[in-house]
Amino acid sequence: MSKKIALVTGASKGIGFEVAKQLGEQGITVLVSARTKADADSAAGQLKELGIDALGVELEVTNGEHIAALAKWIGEEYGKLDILVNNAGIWAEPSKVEGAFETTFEVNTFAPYHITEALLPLLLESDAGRIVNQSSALGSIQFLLSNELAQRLATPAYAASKAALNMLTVYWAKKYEGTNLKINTVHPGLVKTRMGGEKAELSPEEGARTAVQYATLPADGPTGGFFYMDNELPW
Ligand SMILES: NC(=O)c1ccc[n+]([C@@H]2O[C@H](COP(=O)([O-])OP(=O)(O)OC[C@H]3O[C@@H](n4cnc5c(N)ncnc54)[C@H](O)[C@@H]3O)[C@@H](O)[C@H]2O)c1
Ligand SMILES: O=C(O)C(=O)C[C@H](O)[C@H](O)CO
Repeated sequence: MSKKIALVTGASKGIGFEVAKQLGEQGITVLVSARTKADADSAAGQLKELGIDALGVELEVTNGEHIAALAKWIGEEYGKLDILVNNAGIWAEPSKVEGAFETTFEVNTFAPYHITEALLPLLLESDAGRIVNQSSALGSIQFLLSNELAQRLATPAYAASKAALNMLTVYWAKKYEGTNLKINTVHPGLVKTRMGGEKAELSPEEGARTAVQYATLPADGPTGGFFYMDNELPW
């Protein structure tokens, strides 16, 4: 069996870096992507020092040329992709930053759409293709309706961008039902990162575990679900 290849977006720090590390520790080759080649190479270098087969690749997720060039290169180099983790995301306050609503959708929703569409042909070449979208409990409509903390935390742009990402997940899961592909959306928990802040309960290592679990699902695992660890979340 050929070695598994995974691509993680926004992998130079935070949860994404830990997802790349934990996939690499399972013997998977990880394409560590970041906005700039320098950031990607620096993160891949740290993983290589741990004995992980890591390679830095440039992917500003909103850049269509980067997406096309990367898809072409992965096709030529490996002929397939086994795992895609759409992890890159931003939190911006539309009330504070001009254009934040649009930018949030560009990074959190439109980018995973274009990246996934570009890579789907290569994921279908895998015997066990897995796509994980790094969403949030704040993208759960039912959670927002029922939970005061969620109502206080969520910004309209962030919550709506993640709800839309969840919808894309369901769309792809239905479209590719009956193939080897499994496509799920996950909440990482509240994680101590630049986005999550110092007071968040989980370490990045703990926050990466849900994405890694759904990126390495066995053949009888679920598709088209929304999860936090082993728990299914309400849409
Ligand atoms: N931290 C939390 O508590 C939490 C909770 C729920 C969901 N999430 C989600 O988890 C994911 C990772 O967040 P994190 O907490 O590690 O945040 P973070 O800010 O530490 O990391 C985000 C990563 O995305 C990258 N990124 C942002 N815009 C990009 C772009 N245009 N192109 C390429 N890369 C880009 C950043 O460079 C960074 O590597 C996000 O999608 C976030 O919405 C985080
Ligand atoms: O739950 C999420 O999706 C979050 O990203 C939580 C935020 O990081 C936190 O509320 C930022 O203030």
